[in-house]
Amino acid sequence: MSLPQTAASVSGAFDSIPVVDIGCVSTPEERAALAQQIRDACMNVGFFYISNHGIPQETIDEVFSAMKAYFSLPLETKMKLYHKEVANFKGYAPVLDSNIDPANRGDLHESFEIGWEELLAKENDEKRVNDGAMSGANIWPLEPAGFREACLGYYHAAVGVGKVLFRLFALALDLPETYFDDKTRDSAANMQVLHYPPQTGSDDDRIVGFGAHTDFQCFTILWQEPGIQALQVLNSESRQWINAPPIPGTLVVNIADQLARWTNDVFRSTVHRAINRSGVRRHSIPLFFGTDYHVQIEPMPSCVSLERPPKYEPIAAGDYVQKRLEEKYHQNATFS
Ligand SMILES: O=C(O)CCC(=O)C(=O)O
Ligand SMILES: [Fe+2]
Repeated sequence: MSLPQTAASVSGAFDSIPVVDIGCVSTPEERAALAQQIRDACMNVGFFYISNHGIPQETIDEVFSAMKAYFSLPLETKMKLYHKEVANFKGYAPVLDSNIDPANRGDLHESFEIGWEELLAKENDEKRVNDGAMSGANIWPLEPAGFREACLGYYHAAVGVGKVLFRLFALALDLPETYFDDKTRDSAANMQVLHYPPQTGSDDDRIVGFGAHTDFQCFTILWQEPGIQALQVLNSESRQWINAPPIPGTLVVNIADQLARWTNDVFRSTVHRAINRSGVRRHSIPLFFGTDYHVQIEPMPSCVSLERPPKYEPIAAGDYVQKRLEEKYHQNATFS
């Protein structure tokens, strides 16, 4: 069956999120079997967990303790790097600064955002220069000590996982394995460390940790703090929220809007939200992974048919992301 034919036969109904072991990729047969599992997950759910992702536990532990220390600093200290006073959305965003779902009244989380940067600073960092409007130096807080190294250590490991995933997505789309390689040389890859204070007040559904939304880039790789349920994924058939609890040793991967556009919605970019009613603080780390700035995103021929004509106009990847980011931060919270 062609991709559009298969897409027409799936419903978007699911009651759990599949776990895919990406550790076994040495032979072409193993990669083909894995690609099949990923294709099923992307067409049915738009979300899957990956196990055996290869990021050392130590790297995760370091960023987790650094972000906890950072978010424990006084608000005035964190506001010195307020992202609206820094180019390109880098830096700190306080609680209720964003409001991703226009029906809501503010997102109950704070964040710190970074983009590409070599661990050992380079004088002429070409990657950054080539990054167009998504470039711009990161800014770093003076404390806690080691925050930059811990964040970048995890960032580079997660970018490596993103490169592996792009190859698996190519196979899952019946494309040559290297299809995305020359489109992801200076990939957009923005990472946020997030802190969700416990939500203990009234059950006002218009204030949640992270309102219902889809992500903007090609896909997101998410680390969640162990033991705390917050992330929920929408089953578009039954309109029910399905919990996506942290599973030890895994990361969550979700398809985002650019890859949905590129695949003419053969891969689903699924609505999700986060609500922290655990009674304790919760942390997570999304890495939003995309392509080089000037890559044209338009429905690829293998995902188009007479019955499934192209649903989207071509657009440069970077322009699209820029537009979506501006929308996100201009729909400011009106919390009273
Ligand atoms: O914190 C989470 O579990 C989800 C975060 C998220 O959806 C996002 O940052 O786009
Ligand atoms: Fe998201």
